[in-house]
Amino acid sequence: MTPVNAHVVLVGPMASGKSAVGRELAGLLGLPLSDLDAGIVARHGAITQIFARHGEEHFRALERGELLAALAGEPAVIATGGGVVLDPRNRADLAGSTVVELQIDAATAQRRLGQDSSRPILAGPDPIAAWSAVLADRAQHYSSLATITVDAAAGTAAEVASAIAARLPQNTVTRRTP
Ligand SMILES: Nc1ncnc2c1ncn2[C@@H]1O[C@H](COP(=O)(O)OP(=O)(O)OP(=O)(O)O)[C@@H](O)[C@H]1O
Ligand SMILES: O=C(O)C1=C[C@@H](O)[C@@H](O)[C@H](O)C1
Ligand SMILES: [Mg+2]
Repeated sequence: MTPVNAHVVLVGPMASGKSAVGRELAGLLGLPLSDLDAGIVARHGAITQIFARHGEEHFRALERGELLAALAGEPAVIATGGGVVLDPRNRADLAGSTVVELQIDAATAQRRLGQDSSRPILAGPDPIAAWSAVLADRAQHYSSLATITVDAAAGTAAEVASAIAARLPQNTVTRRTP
């Protein structure tokens, strides 16, 4: 029997559109969206507060818990947080899923991040320099996990989602024909 690709997992740097494109893609495929950051916020409160009160290590543990729960659940589009690839256990658990890397350039990130202060990893005087440094650290992980890579700076979130849907393996679980 052909193996089934249970989940479509979106990875990439902050502001690459994992949440926004994830929503569109889930709608296109008729699958639920599991947004790991949103799950953490719903259960544990704002990300800035989690970092401030308990530190990044605690946040990463919550993030791992959300990822494991999503992977164990029904087929879904999973919008990860940008740092999910830091934990080697997460990387091992993601291997085997359809993993879509969303790529954007720094100018696009700067435009999208605007005055948004909800990402503690970018706190400080120069958020876009921080964004670039963080991406440089993680880029290798995104690309080695990815089974599909898309330019997520070109087009609307809906257009990026359509471009992904067109490239999904034929055995991807969907409730609608993409
Ligand atoms: N293709 C797109 N075109 C225009 N705006 C976009 C696009 N994709 C995302 N955005 C906007 O950019 C901002 C960041 O997107 P989003 O929150 O989806 O990124 P993310 O990858 O989930 O970031 P994080 O890693 O912090 O969760 C949002 O305001 C979103 O609406
Ligand atoms: O790239 C990161 O490390 C992060 C990205 C966001 O999605 C959140 O998960 C959080 O702000 C940390
Ligand atoms: Mg997001």
